[in-house]
Amino acid sequence: MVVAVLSLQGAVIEHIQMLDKLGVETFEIRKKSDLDKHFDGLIIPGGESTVQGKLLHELDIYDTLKEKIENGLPVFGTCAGLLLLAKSIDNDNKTHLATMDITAMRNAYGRQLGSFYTNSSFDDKGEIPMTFIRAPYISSVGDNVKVLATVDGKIVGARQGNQLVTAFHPELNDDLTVHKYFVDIIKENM
Ligand SMILES: NC(=O)CC[C@H](N)C(=O)O
Repeated sequence: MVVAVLSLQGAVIEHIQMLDKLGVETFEIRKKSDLDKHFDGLIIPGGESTVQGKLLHELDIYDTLKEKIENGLPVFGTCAGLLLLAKSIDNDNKTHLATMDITAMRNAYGRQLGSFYTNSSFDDKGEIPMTFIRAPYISSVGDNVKVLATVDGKIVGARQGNQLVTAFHPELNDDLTVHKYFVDIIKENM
């Protein structure tokens, strides 16, 4: 199994380290020709969604990536990655890959403006640590989206078929639950 990490901007290395711990081979997508390599799954990291979205177009990788995801490539978006996948964003008139049937609210989670940390349950896997950094939350989901995690009544984790998103950053804690969950999605698809 090979997992690519979109490496245009943001928290890339932490995801690679998590996948290393799970014994999964990785490489970084930095330019169009990297998309020619074989990969079974893709991680879109946290960072700034507007910057990443712009770079997808500037580097001419937007169309290929969108097509791969629409054709079933397993993808895991954290934070800005969630915003890149969202079909709609309440407080931004720009969307990006727009492949997942969720509406997101940017820079909006809870009362905290900056970062915060909490524990909450993730699907049927028990409580896990969750680190939020200027995070979005999911304000609504389509019928075929499964809610995996909520914090203070807001949706912070969800899955729609091959697409997994978290508003928090599982790569910033030692807990491997969410990355394992993603690897299981890839296995289902292989
Ligand atoms: N940690 C993050 O990825 C923050 C997301 C960022 N606030 C955005 O709107 O893109």
